[in-house]
Amino acid sequence: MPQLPGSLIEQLKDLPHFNASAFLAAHEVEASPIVSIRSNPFKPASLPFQGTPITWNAEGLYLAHRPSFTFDPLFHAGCYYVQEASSMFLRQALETIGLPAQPIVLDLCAAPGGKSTLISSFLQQEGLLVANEIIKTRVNVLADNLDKWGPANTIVTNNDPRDFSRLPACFDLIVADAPCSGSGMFRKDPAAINEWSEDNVRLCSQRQQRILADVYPALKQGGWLIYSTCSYSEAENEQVVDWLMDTFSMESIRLPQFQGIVETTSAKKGAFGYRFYPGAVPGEGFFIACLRKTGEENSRSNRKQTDRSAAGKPDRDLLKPWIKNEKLQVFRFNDDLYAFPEEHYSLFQQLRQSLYIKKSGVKLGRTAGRDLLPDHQLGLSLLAAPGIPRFAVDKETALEYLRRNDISLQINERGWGLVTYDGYPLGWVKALPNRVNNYFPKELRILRQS
Ligand SMILES: C[S@@+](CC[C@H](N)C(=O)[O-])C[C@H]1O[C@@H](n2cnc3c(N)ncnc32)[C@H](O)[C@@H]1O
Repeated sequence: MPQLPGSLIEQLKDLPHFNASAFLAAHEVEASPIVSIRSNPFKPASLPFQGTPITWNAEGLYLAHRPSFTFDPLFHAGCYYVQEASSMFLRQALETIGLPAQPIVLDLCAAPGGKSTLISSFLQQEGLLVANEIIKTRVNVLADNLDKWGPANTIVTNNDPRDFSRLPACFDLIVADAPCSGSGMFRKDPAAINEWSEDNVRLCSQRQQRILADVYPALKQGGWLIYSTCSYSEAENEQVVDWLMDTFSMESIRLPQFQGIVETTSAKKGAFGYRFYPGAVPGEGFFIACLRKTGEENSRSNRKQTDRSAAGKPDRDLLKPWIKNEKLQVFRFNDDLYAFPEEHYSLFQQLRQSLYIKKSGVKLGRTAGRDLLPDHQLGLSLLAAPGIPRFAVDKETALEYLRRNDISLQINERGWGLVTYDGYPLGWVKALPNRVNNYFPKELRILRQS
């Protein structure tokens, strides 16, 4: 492990409750890193791990060692997400603030989807989650992770934070897990130590302020902003919170306290922040603060959109055997059919005017005449109809399926069905008289043999 930057340690030594020797000891050896997962409440499988509960998130579990997630079919079914334990504290902020019914939530810096899947679990299929990622090459992994998670009340967008200023007073909650200098990840990624510099901390702090200023108008009056980083630097944490409270009308929200997590108050405004130091908590470095907007923002009039894409009766009839009868708006885009929660469909149409949308609800499939070619998203969603044939397979067959190899199934049915492992769908197959076609997406297949 390279030596930690001296100037960073000097700055930390002045902060209250920073235990330098425990912190340095935690960084001294390349100890086997802490591995933690968060289970998916929508797919409550019995997971093949022994673990210890994470105190601040009931869905989180520390694992005794790192298993091979790639070769666990339940990982591919979306039954859990591998997430760093400190980040799971976001759950405490969500529980504290008391969102209104049917909340509209933006996760602004969302890829690869750790916070988004956590928020999705918290929402329990109510409200709407917009998960945004600015970097195009990172959007697919975000969308894939949310497809696996299952709920339909999700949109994935690929926009710059400034694009959200076109949506004044739109969101009840904005989560900004900002890009940062990354000191909190030194233990997991020692190479980052040599890349750290005070100049970069300064640049990150300026970028964080720019991101927050850009997105601020999109927050409703009375709405909440949760700001987090994986940096230890005050310039990226408490000082950004001070800047927010200096620049905008916001108040600080206090969160529950847990052993080892350091509650700080910012120098200027006395705003609460929560610091996670390795050596003090079983997790990596993390900072989180929660604020509430007290200033006013005029929302744009709710312009009624003329909907030219809502699916007609023939499409709805076609879909009957495929989707559960829930409150869904089905719409068509070219040859593809999608399902979206009815309650938020008009907001979705507004968002569509302003944002580049990568995933909208659940893609059901492509129509070909009077047939549907079902999409992988439908297979992994919570919408797939119970009447769809399900083919339960053992672990070995599941892995062959996930490699996109040919599999054989002892079945009499013909046509489309879902391959399941421990009751959870992995994807589609089409059973023909003498073979089974594997429709697992090529780009998601397991490439390794062991
Ligand atoms: C800390 S990571 C997010 C991790 C994610 N929230 C999670 O829990 O899985 C920060 C994200 O911000 C994105 N990002 C980088 N520059 C940005 C910018 N100028 N504005 C908004 N997001 C940016 C990065 O691509 C990255 O995905």
